[in-house]
Amino acid sequence: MVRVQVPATTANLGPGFDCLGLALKLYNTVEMVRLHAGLSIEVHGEGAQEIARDQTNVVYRAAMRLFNQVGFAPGGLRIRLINNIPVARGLGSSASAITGGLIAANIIAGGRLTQKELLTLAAAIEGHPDNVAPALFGGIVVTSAVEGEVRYARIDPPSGLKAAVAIPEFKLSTRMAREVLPQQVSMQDAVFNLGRVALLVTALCRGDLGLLTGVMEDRLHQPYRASLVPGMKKVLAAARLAGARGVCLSGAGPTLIAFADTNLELIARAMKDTFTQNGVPARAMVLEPSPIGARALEIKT
Ligand SMILES: Nc1ncnc2c1ncn2[C@@H]1O[C@H](COP(=O)(O)OP(=O)(O)OP(=O)(O)O)[C@@H](O)[C@H]1O
Ligand SMILES: N[C@@H](CCO)C(=O)O
Repeated sequence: MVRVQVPATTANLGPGFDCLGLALKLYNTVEMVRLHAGLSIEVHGEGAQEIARDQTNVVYRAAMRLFNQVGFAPGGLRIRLINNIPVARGLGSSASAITGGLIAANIIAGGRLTQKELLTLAAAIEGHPDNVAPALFGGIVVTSAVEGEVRYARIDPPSGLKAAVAIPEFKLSTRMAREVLPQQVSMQDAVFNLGRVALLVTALCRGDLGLLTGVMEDRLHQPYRASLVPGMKKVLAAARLAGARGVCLSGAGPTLIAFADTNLELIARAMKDTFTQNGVPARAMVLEPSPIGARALEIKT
């Protein structure tokens, strides 16, 4: 039996579309047991009513991709999922499922893939690397496809940095939130994001929270997604007014996230209340960055 813990993640951090992500202290657990034959899947917590319990389950599919790649036949599998990460809300639930499935399967198969190979496989399954990288490595991770491989650099989260998240009750699949994006963007918008993402990464590397202010704005994805998240602009403005240093859509949404080092509870309440005033029931949480990524909590042979 292998038990793996995987953090939630928030991707993009505003201007870092598809290339920046941060792990959060909110964890799912994947337990995997090798059987002689068959498949049994149990799901507890978030998504228990809707997550597939057959061969289409994302954790199972990720595990089988790894077993096939390394040439290992597991026989059957029993999988138990204990979920704390809300599903299809922009907090990396699919990345946690993929990463948890891969890590557990890799341990069962004898640890044949390296961390780098796990990242390449996870990014191929997810379609982009910005959630799976921090899910694997923890902290903040910058990723980019360079010469055919996923290049990555990990940054320790600045001390004192915390996040207030407002999570609407409705779901928004990443697939749908990507369908509204344009095929082309203007040079002006590209340059707007380039400067901000460079400043944002510099601020995070230096732990300079003052430099975060204003540099989490985006013109490549958020303006197109605003129509999918009622009240988005007002909630982000309320978070800023309550003292947040940086605010943005979390991943593909609909969760909105605000970063600050003080007044987190106040910011979270302002965000939730503004969603409510705009007819969107939501819950709010204050989360710390998770410096650790996916890891095995228990291995029994
Ligand atoms: N714990 C889980 N176990 C198995 N499958 C899961 C689990 N959590 C999520 N999924 C799968 O991932 C899908 C949601 O993925 P999607 O990319 O749309 O949202 P997200 O990953 O929560 O958001 P984002 O990528 O914006 O952070 C679910 O519909 C389900 O198929
Ligand atoms: N970068 C991705 C993250 C969500 O999976 C997006 O914004 O579509």
